[in-house]
Amino acid sequence: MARKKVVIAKAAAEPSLEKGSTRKRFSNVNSDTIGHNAKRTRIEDRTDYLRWRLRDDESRHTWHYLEDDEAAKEWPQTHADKYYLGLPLDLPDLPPPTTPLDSVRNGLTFFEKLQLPSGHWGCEYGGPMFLLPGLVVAWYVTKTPIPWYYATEIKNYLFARANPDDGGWGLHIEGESTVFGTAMNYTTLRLVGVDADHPKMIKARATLHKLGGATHGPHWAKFWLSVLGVTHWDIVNPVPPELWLLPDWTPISPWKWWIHLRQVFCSMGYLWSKKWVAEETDTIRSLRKELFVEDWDKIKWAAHRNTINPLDNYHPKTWVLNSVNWLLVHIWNPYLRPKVLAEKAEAWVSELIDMEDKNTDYADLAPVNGAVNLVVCFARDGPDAFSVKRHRERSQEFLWVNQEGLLCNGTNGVQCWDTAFAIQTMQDAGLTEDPRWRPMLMKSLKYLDDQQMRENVEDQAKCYRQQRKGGWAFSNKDQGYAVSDCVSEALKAVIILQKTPGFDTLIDDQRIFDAIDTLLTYQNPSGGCSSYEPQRAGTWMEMLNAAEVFGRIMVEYEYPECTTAVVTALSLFTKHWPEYRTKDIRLFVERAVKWVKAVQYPHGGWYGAWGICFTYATMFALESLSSIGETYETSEHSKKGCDFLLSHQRDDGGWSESYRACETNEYVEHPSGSQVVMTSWALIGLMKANYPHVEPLKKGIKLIMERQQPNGEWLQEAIEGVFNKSCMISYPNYKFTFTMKALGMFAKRYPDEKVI
Ligand SMILES: CC(C)=CCC[C@@H](C)[C@H]1CC[C@@]2(C)C3=C(CC[C@]12C)[C@@]1(C)CC[C@H](O)C(C)(C)[C@@H]1CC3
Repeated sequence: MARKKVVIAKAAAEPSLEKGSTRKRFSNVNSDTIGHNAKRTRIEDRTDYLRWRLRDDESRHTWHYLEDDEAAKEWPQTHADKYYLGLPLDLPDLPPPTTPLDSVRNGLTFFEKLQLPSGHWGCEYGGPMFLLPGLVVAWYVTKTPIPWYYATEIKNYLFARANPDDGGWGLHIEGESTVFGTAMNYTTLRLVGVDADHPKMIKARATLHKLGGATHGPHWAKFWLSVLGVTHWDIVNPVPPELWLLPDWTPISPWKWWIHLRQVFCSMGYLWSKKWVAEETDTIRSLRKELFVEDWDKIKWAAHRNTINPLDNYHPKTWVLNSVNWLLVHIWNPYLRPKVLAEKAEAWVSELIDMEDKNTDYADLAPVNGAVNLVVCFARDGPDAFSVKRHRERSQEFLWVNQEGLLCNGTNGVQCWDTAFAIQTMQDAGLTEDPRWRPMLMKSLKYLDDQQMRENVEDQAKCYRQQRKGGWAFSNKDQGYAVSDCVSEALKAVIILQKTPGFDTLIDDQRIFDAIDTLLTYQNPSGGCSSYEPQRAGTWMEMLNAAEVFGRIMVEYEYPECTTAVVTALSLFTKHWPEYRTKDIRLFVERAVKWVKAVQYPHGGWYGAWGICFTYATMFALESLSSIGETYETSEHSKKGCDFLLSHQRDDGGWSESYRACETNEYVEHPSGSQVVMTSWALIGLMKANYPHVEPLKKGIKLIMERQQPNGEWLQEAIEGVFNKSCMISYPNYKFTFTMKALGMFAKRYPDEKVI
């Protein structure tokens, strides 16, 4: 029987994040609500930056605004708070470095001040411009209070990040304006209380209209706007939860998709199936007039399912997907879709969502499925349910405040990842035995000890999760997803410190073996390693990529970065435990490095999927080669890789690849010139390959040293990271960890070389 039902959220009592909450850490969130049931929103010019504090609860980050003077006095701002907020630190100038190692010491003196109480480093993890909108729409439709200081700083952040020429927003902070970016961020501003006739809104609206209006957005924009009731569900290409009922052996079963895509698809599928729409408000009614070029009542929603502005259409849908969508829309949904099947599918995805929520204590994999799951729980369990309350609380951990305002991070932090690199950097500089740095390193080791995941998730097979026992996540164990390279980098850091005299063995052998056992599950038949899981289906699955704005998102791929991290972790491990799974490890490494060689580009570089771009991956690939003794002078592959890097060194000694390279698969120069992080990656790659001539290295090292500030820090430059080919993401701690690594490696190899 055909099923077409629109479920409208019932009016709810105004929920408060506070009342009954047992978690003191959210106690500064007031019930000054936005939108539904709310009085006129309070939104100010700006907040008082001296009142913001970051709280570190075993690396769960939450930002607190202390309105109360007494509370502010009792909880003073730390160096880290001030640094994140862009406030002056008033640190004294350090003695000017004369050698690269001095420069590392100055860098560490600064970096040490940013270590958080639980032993890790925090950072803003911004870049994508589609995450905050999802979260704000989710809060709005679930009537979640948004305090005035959040609203105010969201407005400030989005205004600061609008493209200066046209007032719109792109997919990420460096991208040109698109419908996705502009429609969603404009909507966000309206939902937090900004007036439609604000000059910046008028400008943004004009840009949106020039781009075709919200009917020209990609799938995910249409999804969120339909949840909000600003577009109609007929404009959304199908997200059938029935796919989750396919037997596991079918080639397209969703459990084989890349974890991020499948978790988002799972939660979206529930709301799509229900055609759930938020309660109507004045703002929603007004948005219907603002976001479109045509009269809202006259829009033929179904006719715009595939309408998309070319700027948003990074990965156009294939004819296969278009045909499937046509069949679903014109045949299956109106005439065939059995109610019982739809209900069964809804029940199963609902259970999968519950397992995800339970396994992460409602933190969820990332802010996209985190936001959608909040809406699902609200729609399913009602406004007062524990699931809704807990999601509201956990969603705060995605937020970050910087000098521009409040944004949404790409994950709930970069804790384990940055800590692992910080430790390794110290090893590369030969400073792990220096008592001056021991307290900082002890805290870091203790942090990684706390964050190791000691068990697999419950119902691992049922919810299609990968083994994780002994592993580490990118952020923290609360999130709980092991990633091949995160496990590897953390494991290397632990082994390095535990094998350094003066450090306790916090992690015993069995826990190290658990990590190795998990790592050994990550290899694909090709020999390469992917991110969260080994590949579960072929890359042909990209034919079903419905997201339009992203590439390489449907399944896992192999990555030189991840593969190298695993190879080097296994190699370091065998040095200390030569007896454990020796043959498995040897074969793994052989096959992995063979794969790395096979994917070298004819120009000599490697394509990077997680950092920009050829420079990043070439650094890793050269390290893979050197781990089996292949270097510039002994290996054709290594020599070609080095020559590739050297061919892009700029006259000032630096490197500066642009994010455009990720999109186009060709090396592109960044218009703003040499970057310290990029320069460090290239130098590290060359040094790993034992590149024999010191001059090019010296020029790069000099550039890094000259960019260091008198207090030891380096300043933020262009964006460093990427995902799914088209979206960029910041790694602010790289300007410390990789610069110091390059300097430290240089200092060790050329102790007597004069650089400046
Ligand atoms: C399209 C969707 C769902 C967007 C949400 C954002 C996530 C997909 C991004 C944000 C951060 C992100 C780039 C990350 C990764 C995967 C995709 C993430 C989680 C991983 C874990 C992949 C493996 C990488 O080597 C590395 C560890 C650096 C990154 C870390 C961040």
